[in-house]
Amino acid sequence: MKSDNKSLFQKDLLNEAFKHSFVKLNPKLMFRNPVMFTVEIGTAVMFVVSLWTLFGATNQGSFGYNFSVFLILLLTLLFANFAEAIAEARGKAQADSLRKTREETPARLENGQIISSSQLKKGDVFICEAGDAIATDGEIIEGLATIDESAITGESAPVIRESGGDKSSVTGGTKVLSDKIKVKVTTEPGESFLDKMIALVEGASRQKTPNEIALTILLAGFTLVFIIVTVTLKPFADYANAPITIASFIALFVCLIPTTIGGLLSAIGIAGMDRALRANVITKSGKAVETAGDIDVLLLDKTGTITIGNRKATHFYPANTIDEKQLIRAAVLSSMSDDTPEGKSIIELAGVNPLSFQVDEPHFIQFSAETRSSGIDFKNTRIRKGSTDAIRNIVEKADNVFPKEIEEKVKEISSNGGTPLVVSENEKALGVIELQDIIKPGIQERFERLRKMGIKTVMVTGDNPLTAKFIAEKAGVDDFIAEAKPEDKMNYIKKEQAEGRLVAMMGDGTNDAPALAQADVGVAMNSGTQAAKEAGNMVDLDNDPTKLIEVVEIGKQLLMTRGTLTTFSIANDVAKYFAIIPALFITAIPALQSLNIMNLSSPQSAILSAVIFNAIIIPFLIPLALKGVAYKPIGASALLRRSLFIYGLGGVIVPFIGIKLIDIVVSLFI
Ligand SMILES: Nc1ncnc2c1ncn2[C@@H]1O[C@H](COP(=O)(O)OP(=O)(O)OP(=O)(O)O)[C@@H](O)[C@H]1O
Ligand SMILES: [K+]
Ligand SMILES: [Mg+2]
Repeated sequence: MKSDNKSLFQKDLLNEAFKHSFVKLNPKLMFRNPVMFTVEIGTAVMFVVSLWTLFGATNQGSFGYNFSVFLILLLTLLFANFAEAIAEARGKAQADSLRKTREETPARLENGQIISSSQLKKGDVFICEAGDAIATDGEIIEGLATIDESAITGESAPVIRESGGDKSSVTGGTKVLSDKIKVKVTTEPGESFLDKMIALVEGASRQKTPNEIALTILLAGFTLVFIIVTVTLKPFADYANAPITIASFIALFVCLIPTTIGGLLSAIGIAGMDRALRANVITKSGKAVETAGDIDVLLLDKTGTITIGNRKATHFYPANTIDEKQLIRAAVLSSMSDDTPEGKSIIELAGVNPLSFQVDEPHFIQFSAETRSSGIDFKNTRIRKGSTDAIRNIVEKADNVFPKEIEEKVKEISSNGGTPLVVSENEKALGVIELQDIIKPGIQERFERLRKMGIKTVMVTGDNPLTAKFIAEKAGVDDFIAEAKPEDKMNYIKKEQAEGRLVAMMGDGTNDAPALAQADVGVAMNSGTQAAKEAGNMVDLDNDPTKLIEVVEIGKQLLMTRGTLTTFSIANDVAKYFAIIPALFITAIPALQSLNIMNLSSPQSAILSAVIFNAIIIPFLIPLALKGVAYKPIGASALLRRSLFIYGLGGVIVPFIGIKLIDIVVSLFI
């Protein structure tokens, strides 16, 4: 589903959008856009006036002139509708390619029964083996498999997903390449994240974002002001004995109100969502994309986000008085029912079958990010493994000494970026297990780019400060927080928000969920746990922690495109004013000739040229609205200033030229 750089306007999309441009003329739909709705009313009035002149009215100009104004206004409406329709059609095409991954697939239940994917309900369990397509979104509850996710990510390298850790999610439409997994369904049919996104890009459930609503209100305000301006012209005109025709009134009004941005506004919003989807980011709302454009701080989880996340045990280091065998036994026993990648890798490294140890009535203590430890209790024996401070606490509480050599080993492992796990038996420290992880390649340059964009990156981890420092420096983040419990991550975000900053968070674990929910923009990895995916407002199908760069760029682009086109739209009024005002009064007040700087051929030609320009500027700007203003990381305000200058100045100059050229052509006909 990677962007295949299709041309902006494909033929079938054009046909579809063309049809919808007419459907959208329905006043009930038009009503949502106050600017274009008033144009529609003007169009209806011009239709009546045209008929009126056709049947003999003489004080409103010729039928041909009035009917031309009517047609041009109708065209203005159709152009605006077309902009929205083509944006929707492109989103729909994008969504269709995603929907293909949602086709009916057979699913095998635990009892061997085979049902269709559409019959799977939340909580059902199905089994997948090598060669099977995964029927729907779920979480692996047993096993490990290599999976081909190319159907959703476009990336052909297989990935490993396994039960237990933070990489247990599988997505419907992907394919199991090897091994066997048991999957628990996590969404009701038709309600998956992807389904919701499809509805969003298709425009069906698209809600206006707060920014869009604010701008719509502002534009409606402008419209109201110009209604008053136009209406109050009437007494002036009467006084000057220069009666103004209805066509001139409406033309002036339509030219002055911000039809350009009014017509392109929703296309800009839809195109932003569409761009996010092309970047393989699934968003729950348009608001999240916009907010991303203004982010100040990015929080990232360490394990699985900055690092690859399959922390593997690489060494056992017993304390001085302890036999290595005793340490390994304790390490294995404490990992017997530990489903995390860490736990599994310990058993693997030990190379011992845990069942070879005799334990009666074992009681297992599962790992939690709160306690930072896991273990087993059986008959007078209490074995724990966990972070150094967690185990030291246990040891020292029982008045035992925490051995110096362990302390030193822990330091050594940590300052090399490894994660030390200390093992204790009956509150005595036995030794250390070294876990190693790999920083994702290429991540430094990506953080550098974020820095250029003015975004501060902060790594938050449950790991110890030394390990955290090492990884933070290696990866090139600006700051780090170590030994963070889930609520610490959330509180850090709250603190930043209280200081007026907008915070984004990337994470994959269940322990990231509160922070993902609290963040202004919460991006969960698609490989992450269901809790993380539900808490955030975006999911990255590529599981790329630096994907925020693209999301921020898309957000900034969206905000800038809207800002610059609004500026352009309003700046256009200057030229239209100089075209129409002289045309209205020139016969009654010859002194106004000095305003006729464009030297247009006749009053009627001036008015027609202004309305024609006003209409065709919309399709001219559709490509810009869809593709967005080019973004460069030179700091948002500098960029905005620059583009406001270009589009503001352009907005003043372009219509002078455009209207003059159109006038030359129009004057050939009238
Ligand atoms: N299976 C486990 N059993 C016992 N202790 C563990 C286990 N897994 C991790 N730990 C310890 O608990 C600490 C906290 O784990 P947690 O998952 O909260 O953070 P993390 O994975 O180190 O970092 P991040 O927040 O970036 O994912 C780890 O640093 C490690 O010392
Ligand atoms: K206008
Ligand atoms: Mg973790």
